[in-house]
Amino acid sequence: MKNRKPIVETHALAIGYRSSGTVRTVAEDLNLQLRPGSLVCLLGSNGAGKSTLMRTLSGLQPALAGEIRIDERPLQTLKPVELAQKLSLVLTDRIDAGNLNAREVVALGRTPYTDWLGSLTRDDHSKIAQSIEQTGIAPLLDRHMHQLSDGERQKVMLARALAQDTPLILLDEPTAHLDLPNRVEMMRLLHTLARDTRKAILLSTHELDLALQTADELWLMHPNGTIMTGLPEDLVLNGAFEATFARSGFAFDRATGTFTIHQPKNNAQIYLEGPDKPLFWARRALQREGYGISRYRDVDCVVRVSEAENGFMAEIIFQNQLFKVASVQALIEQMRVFFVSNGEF
Ligand SMILES: Nc1ncnc2c1ncn2[C@@H]1O[C@H](COP(=O)(O)OP(=O)(O)OP(=O)(O)O)[C@@H](O)[C@H]1O
Repeated sequence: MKNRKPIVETHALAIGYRSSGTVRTVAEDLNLQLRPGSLVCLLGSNGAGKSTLMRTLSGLQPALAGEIRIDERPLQTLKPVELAQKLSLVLTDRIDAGNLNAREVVALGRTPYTDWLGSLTRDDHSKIAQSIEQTGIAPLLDRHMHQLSDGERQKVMLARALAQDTPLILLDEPTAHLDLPNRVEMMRLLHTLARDTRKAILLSTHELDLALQTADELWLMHPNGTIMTGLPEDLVLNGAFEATFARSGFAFDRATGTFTIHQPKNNAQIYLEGPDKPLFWARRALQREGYGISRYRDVDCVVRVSEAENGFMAEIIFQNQLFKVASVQALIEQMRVFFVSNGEF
């Protein structure tokens, strides 16, 4: 992987804002590399600096210090049309597309390649058709941009970036306005694109779970202005992922790759065993109720879950007695009987 030449490379890059003599550094000493064929997700808390980095890499705002090289050339030496042939940018901000319809906006993606009259060649038309198909926006083409929902508009903007057909695509929160199936679809599309067309794709997102599943590499922006990069799995296992999102009140479970929202409210500990599916949902419901899930069997209560015709059943062993329940709700109610009457809640 490392022997592919990076399409973007930064050396000692500092990003941030200058205004009336004061400098606000958001992040510094960034040495980043983005390689063809990779989908990289940029993650960080609100205000960490994701948009600032995106805008700086795409030349929309100047770096405070250091260097950005795009395809081995310093960013500031690229003429606008050269930059537009190397890099496309999809922003989340509400765009002002005037009175253009979706078809015209997608066609604008070909501007860096057309003559001064803007005439489209057969190749341009084929790139446009391909990007429309990939993003599934055919039903929207004749509608004006201001008549589209946020999510629909976001897909049109992605189609425009795909029509621009650059080796590098930067997307600032491309899933922000999408519903779950469309978010999954978008991430899958971007992943496939990176793989099949050898594009380098960098996207910022708050979708930690989707990023963990789809990214070839994560860039984790820490509030202290540093960025850790690596394979998602390595960043989870070495604790960097957790450190980036550390907050009191919820914790990242490295074993399951999920955040534990509910902290145990009491000393009641339950040991769960059984097949993955019923185990997963029983654990989730018990944690929501504030029970601690133990890794050891020698606790107050052992629950053996299994799959049944209606989806779920469980045997509970509490104080050497056996109880049977046929739903997660019944399991929770039984727990209340045990632990509330025991004074543990
Ligand atoms: N124009 C500006 N001038 C000065 N500071 C700014 C400006 N825009 C943003 N900032 C500050 O820079 C920091 C990084 O902001 P940025 O928008 O890059 O964060 P982000 O990671 O994209 O956040 P979010 O997840 O909330 O979108 C924040 O502290 C923000 O207040």
